[in-house]
Formats: sequence, C-alpha cells, structure tokens
Amino acid sequence: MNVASIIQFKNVTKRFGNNPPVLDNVSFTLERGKFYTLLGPSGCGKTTILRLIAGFTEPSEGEIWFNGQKINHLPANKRQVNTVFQDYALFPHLNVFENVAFGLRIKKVKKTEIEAKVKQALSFVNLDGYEYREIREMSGGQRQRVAIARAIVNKPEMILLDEPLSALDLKLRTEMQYELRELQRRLGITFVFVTHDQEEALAMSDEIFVINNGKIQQSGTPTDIYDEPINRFVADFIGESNIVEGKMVEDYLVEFVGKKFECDDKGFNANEPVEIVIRPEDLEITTPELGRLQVRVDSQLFRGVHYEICCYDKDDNEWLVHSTKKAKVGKEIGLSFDREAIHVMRLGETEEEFDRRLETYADKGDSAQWKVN
Ligand SMILES: Nc1ncnc2c1ncn2[C@@H]1O[C@H](COP(=O)(O)OP(=O)(O)OP(=O)(O)O)[C@@H](O)[C@H]1O
Repeated sequence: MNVASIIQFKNVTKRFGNNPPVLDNVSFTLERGKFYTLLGPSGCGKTTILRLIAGFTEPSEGEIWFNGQKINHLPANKRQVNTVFQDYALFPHLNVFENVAFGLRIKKVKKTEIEAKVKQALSFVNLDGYEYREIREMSGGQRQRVAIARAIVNKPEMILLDEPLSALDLKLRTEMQYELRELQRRLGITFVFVTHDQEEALAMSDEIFVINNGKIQQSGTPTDIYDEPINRFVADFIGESNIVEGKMVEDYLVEFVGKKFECDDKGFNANEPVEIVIRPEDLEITTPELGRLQVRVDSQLFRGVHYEICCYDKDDNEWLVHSTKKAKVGKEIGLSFDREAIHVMRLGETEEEFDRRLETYADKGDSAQWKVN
C-alpha cells in the first residue's frame, strides 16, 4: 500500500443470502485528496461499495483497508468517513445550526468549539447567516448544502456522496456540480461520489470507476474512459458511440465495412476480430466521393447545438453523426474522420478472461492499471 492511498478493497465480494454476488471479487485503491465517482446503471452495486466503506455492512469475502489498517469489522462510528445521502437525511425538527452540530454534540465536543466549527462549515458551503433557519424554510439546494456542512463539520478523511444531486432540477444540479467540485478542492478531502449520470461523472471526477454487474469494468480519468473505452459496455454507457465489428489486420491497420484504415492501436493478433468505436462528434459530413465511408441518411433531429443524424452503410451498420451541418434525409453522403477518431477494442472477453485480467491488476495494487494495454 503506497502512502497516498487511503482505501483499498482486496478481492471484496458481497452476497445477500443465496443470491448471486452483488459485488464480485472487486479490488481497487483510492488515493487521498481525489474526487472519485462510481458510475453505473441502477442495481450495479455502487451504493453497496459506499456502505462497505462507511461500515454500514461487511464484506462476505475479501478485505477492506483504511490508512493501512484492516477495517472489515470496524464499526461505522469509528471510521473517519461521513456520508451525504440522496434524501439528505436532515432532522426536520432541528434548525440548520443544530443539524450541523448534531454529531459534535453526540461526541460531547465543547460548546465554544461546536460554535466555531459549525460556523466554519456553513461558511464553506456559502450558508453564512442561515444558522437559525428551520429546515422546512430552506430550498432543495440549500438543504443539500446543510447536508454537506454536516458531513464536513468534524473534518473526516473521506466523504461519501450517494446521488446527492438527483433531487435537484437541472440548472441547480449543474450549479451544485461546480460547487461540490470546488469544495472538494478547497477541503482536500477524498470524495467518493455515486451517480448513474455519465455527464455528471465526466464533469466532476479526477477518476471514474465504471461498474456493471458487480464488477469494475474500467477505471481512469474522464478523458481516458471517454477516449479509450475498454469494452462495449463502457463505450455505450459513457457518451454515444458508433460500434462496428471488424478485424485488426496488423499493428496500426484495422479493417471494417470492407475497407482498411490506419489507426493508432497495436498489440492485437494478426487478423484478430475486434470492435471499432468512433464517436458521433468525430464524424464529418462530406460528399460520397470524398468520404471514407459512404452512408445513406435515415433520419435527423435538431438538438440545439448540433444535428443528430442517423445513417446506415451498405452492410446496414448504423452511424450516428453529430454535425452543425444539416443533412438531407434519404440522400447518399460521405463521412470523413481522422485516424485518431478510430478506437479499437478487444471483443467481449469471457467471464474467466475478465476475472483473470482483473486479478493481475489487483496484484499490482494500482487502480489505474484496470485499463487494458
Ligand atoms: N440489504 C440487501 N438485501 C438484499 N439485496 C440487496 C440489499 N442491498 C442491496 N441489495 C441488492 O444489491 C444490488 C446492488 O444494489 P446497490 O444499491 O448497491 O446498487 P446501486 O448501483 O447503488 O443502484 P441504484 O443506482 O439503483 O441505487 C441490487 O440488486 C440490490 O437489490
């Protein structure tokens, strides 16, 4: 375990009763002072990871380490971790000050110290002067801030946030994304944020863990994950993608839709079947003669900043294009793209291959190694 790491999961499995595991042999390391996001569809196991870190539940197998100490059985109130819940879990009968002070009162902190700490926490979330407001007089965004103030008031080493923005409308949600990110930077505390919203994850995180079916599919920086998705699930879940089948002819040369294209990928077997991802914004509309692909426009929608144009090639592959130019439905057009726009993925691994690869990375104890290559 290196000095920067704060939490380590070592081959953690979590089962409820005789059902298949909710988390299946998961290993990762979180570093101090970073903003992490757990991203995945409903039921994939995100909240279970948070509950394991917080100590609300214990692993069925494997080990959880915090600051170099194994904490599998350490009670929640002994962990240097606070949680912000989706519904904020504020006490409606207490005012703002008392909500934030609650944990400190239980710990029998001195009155003058409580006052100073609560004031500082409220100031951190821009709620100076709101101490004696009732919770019911606060808006959704303000309640959210009270919940965050309560989580930071005793300076934990880590804050867990379980979909804390999901109850807010879009505009407020975007504002709070900026605020939370800024707050994390100022505090320097490790944040672990759960969401199923990929745009939120891309906007806020130092590192994202994409989870599906109780397994971490990929972890990395937002750009790593967006530009180099490891498999079809990640490519589909993060942003929109065009995914077609093809084969890797040799290093830096891939074939799809019956044509060969130079690319930046290597390390595949000669003629290995692969999947190719090209993002819709990386495709440009041109004439059929100038295009690298020839397609027919099937439909288009105006999305404000761009047109979303759906096309099909001769093999009936669908190509989604985001373009500021309008196209004509039914017309033959060409699509051009740069070499860097092509991203080659290995075909779906078998469960066994996937597990073997994750084990290799877990041994190295470095979450960044989850990426392939
Ligand atoms: N106490 C429990 N008993 C039985 N099954 C549970 C329990 N807690 C969670 N599960 C199951 O574990 C799976 C993962 O749940 P979890 O809450 O971690 O998912 P999630 O990714 O956070 O989903 P969501 O985005 O919907 O909150 C779900 O199928 C859920 O039904």
